[in-house]
Amino acid sequence: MAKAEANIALLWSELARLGEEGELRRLSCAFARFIASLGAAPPALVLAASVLSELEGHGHSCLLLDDLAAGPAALLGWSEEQWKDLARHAGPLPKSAQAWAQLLGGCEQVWETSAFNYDQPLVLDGARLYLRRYWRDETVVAQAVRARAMQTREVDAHEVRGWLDLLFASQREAEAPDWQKLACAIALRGSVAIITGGPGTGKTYTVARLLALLFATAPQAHSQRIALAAPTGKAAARLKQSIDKALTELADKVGAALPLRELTQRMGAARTLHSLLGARPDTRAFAHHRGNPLDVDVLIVDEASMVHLEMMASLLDALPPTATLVLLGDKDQLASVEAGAVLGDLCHDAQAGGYDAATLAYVRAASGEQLPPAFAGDAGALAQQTVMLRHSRRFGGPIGQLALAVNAGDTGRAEQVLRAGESSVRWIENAQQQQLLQLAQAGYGSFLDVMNTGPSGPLNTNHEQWVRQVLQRFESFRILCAVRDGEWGVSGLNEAIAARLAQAGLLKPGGEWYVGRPVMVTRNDYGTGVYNGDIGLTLADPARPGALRVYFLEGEAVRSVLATRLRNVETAFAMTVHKSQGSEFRHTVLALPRERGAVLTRELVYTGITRASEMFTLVTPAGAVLAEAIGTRTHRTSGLRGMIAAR
Ligand SMILES: Nc1ncnc2c1ncn2[C@@H]1O[C@H](COP(=O)(O)OP(=O)(O)OP(=O)(O)O)[C@@H](O)[C@H]1O
Repeated sequence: MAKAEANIALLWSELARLGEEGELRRLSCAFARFIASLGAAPPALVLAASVLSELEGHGHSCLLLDDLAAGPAALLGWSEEQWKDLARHAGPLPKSAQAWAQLLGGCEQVWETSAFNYDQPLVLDGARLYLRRYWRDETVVAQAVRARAMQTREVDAHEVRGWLDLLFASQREAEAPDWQKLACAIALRGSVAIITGGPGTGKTYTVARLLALLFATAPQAHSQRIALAAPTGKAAARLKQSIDKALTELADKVGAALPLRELTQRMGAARTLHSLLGARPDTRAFAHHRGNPLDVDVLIVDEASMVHLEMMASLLDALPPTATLVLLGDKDQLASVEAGAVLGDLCHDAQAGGYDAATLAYVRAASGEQLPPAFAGDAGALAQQTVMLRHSRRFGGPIGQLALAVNAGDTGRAEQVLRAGESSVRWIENAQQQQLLQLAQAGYGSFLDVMNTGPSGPLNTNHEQWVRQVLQRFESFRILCAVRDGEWGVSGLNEAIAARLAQAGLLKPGGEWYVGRPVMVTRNDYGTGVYNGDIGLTLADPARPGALRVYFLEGEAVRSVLATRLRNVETAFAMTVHKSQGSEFRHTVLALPRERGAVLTRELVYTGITRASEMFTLVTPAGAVLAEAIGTRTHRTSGLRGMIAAR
C-alpha cells in the first residue's frame, strides 16, 4: 500500500512536469485527476486516462490496449525513453492487452460494455478504451451505417438500366468500367451510399444523375424531399451551384423524357450541416434528433471528409430510417481537426472494391457494367454501397499528376513533377520568407487593385457587383500553411503579408479592422449567421460613412455583417490547410515549415495541392521537409470499422 501511494505521488509530479514542459496537455493531467477523484485509482489507471485524453488531442477516438501494452510513444509523438520514463513512475504495469483489460475492467471509473452501466466516464469495449462521448458517437455511427448498408431495396434492374443508359448517353470518353454509372445503380438500391474520389472525378456530376434517376424511378418522385448539405457554407453553396448546373445540362440532353426542370426548381438551397440539424446557441444538442427527425427523403452530404465523428453521429441520429443518405467526399483528404476520421474509416475498402457476387450481378443487370475480377471480394455490407470514382476530368495535368504521386507516397515522382518547369506547378526550394511575400503581393494585388479603384457607378446600383468582383478576385489566390505559429505559420505570415501590402501602398492596415482585411470566422455565431470556417473581406459600408462591413461570397450571392459584430475572427491572407478544405483557388500556394512536426503529413500535402484549380506553388524553406511529409501517413486509432463489421 505504502509503495502504491509513493508511486502515485511520483506519477502525479511527473505528469505535472510533462504538462509544464508542454509534452502533455494540461487538460490530460486534469482529466486524469478527475478520474482519480471518482474512486480508487491505481497508477496504471491514471496513466491510461492521461494517455487516452492526450491521444484524443491527436485525433484518435480511442486507445488500443495493444498500443498501451507495447508503449504508445509513437502515437504520443514521444521518444521511447520519454515513455519508459513516465511508465516507470507508474510502477509495474500490465504486460499485455489482456492484463490491461483485466486491470481497467476492475476499476469503478471504467464501464466494460459487457457489464452493468453506471455512466462511468471511461468505456472499455473489448480491447479499446474510450472517453464515453467518443464511444457513444462511434456506436451511433456504426450501428446506423451498418443497419442502412444492410437494408437494400427492391429495384427493377431493367428499368434502371434504361434510365442510366439515357442519363449517361453522352459519355464521350469510354471509361471501363464506368464507375459513375455504377455508383448511381448502387446508391439507388440502398439507404446509404458513399461516393468517394479525388477532385474532378465527377462526384457532383454523378449525384446529379442519381437525383434524376431517383426522380425517374421513385414511387412518389414528385413529392420527394431532397436536401443538400455540406460542413461549411462555402462547400454548401458550391454543391448547390454544381448540382444546378449539372441538372440544367442534363435537362437539355434528356428533353421531354424526364421533366428535370421541375426537380431543379423543387430543390432548395444547400445548407450547412449545423443549420440543417438545427444548431442552437449555447448547446451541443440539435433541434433534430431521433425524436424529431429531419423531414427528408434523400440527403446528399458533400465534403464528407470534413464531417467529424460527433457531427456524423448527430446526422445519422436525426435521419429517418426511410431516408437515403449519400455521402460524397475525397477519402484521402485530411480528416477534420476533431477526433476520428469517419470518411476514411467508412471508405476502408473503397480502393479494392470487395464487391460480393450479389453486388456484381446487380451492377451488371442495373447498369450494364462488368467489374473486373480484381474488384470482387466479400468486404462486408458497407463496401457493397461504396464506390470510388477513379478518373479525374479536370485534374489530368501536372497538378493532378503531383496529387497522384503524393497520394501514392511516391516522393521521387512528386519531385520530378515539381521540377519539370511546367507553368502550372512551381517549387520554390530553400525559400526565404521574402519570396513568399512577393508571391502574396502578386496574388492579392489583383483584388486590392479592384478594391482600391472602388465601385464605378452610382451607389447601390453597382456596389454589389463591385463587391462580388472584389471577392471573386480575392478567392482566386490563397496561401496555405501547415502550421499556425512561426515565420512559416499562419500568424507570422498574416502579419508579414499585411505589412508587405501596406509597404506596397495596396493596403492601409490600422487597428483591428481595416478595409481589405480578409477574415476567417473561428466559431459559429448564430446571431450573425456566420459559421466556423467562413471567409469574408472587410470593406467600407456604403450606407454608413466610416463603418466597415465584412462581405461573404456564397456561390453568386453576397451577404454582409457589420465588422464590429464579428467577435471570433482571424486575419486570413494565410490560412491552414485544414481550414481550406471545401474551397478551391485558381492559384494555391502551399508553404511548409522549416522543421518537420506531427502535423506534416501526406494527407496535408495532398489536400493543399488539390485546392489548386489552375496553378500550384510549393514553398519550402528546407528541402527534406517535403519528402518527410509525404513519408508520414496520418494514423487515427478508431473502433469504427471493427464496430461496423461486428455488430
Ligand atoms: N462523365 C463525364 N462526362 C463529361 N464530363 C464530366 C463527367 N464527369 C464529370 N465531368 C465534368 O468534370 C468536371 C468535374 O466534375 P465534378 O465537379 O462533378 O467533380 P467532383 O468530383 O465533384 O469535384 P470536386 O471534388 O472538386 O467537387 C465538371 O465540369 C463535370 O461536368
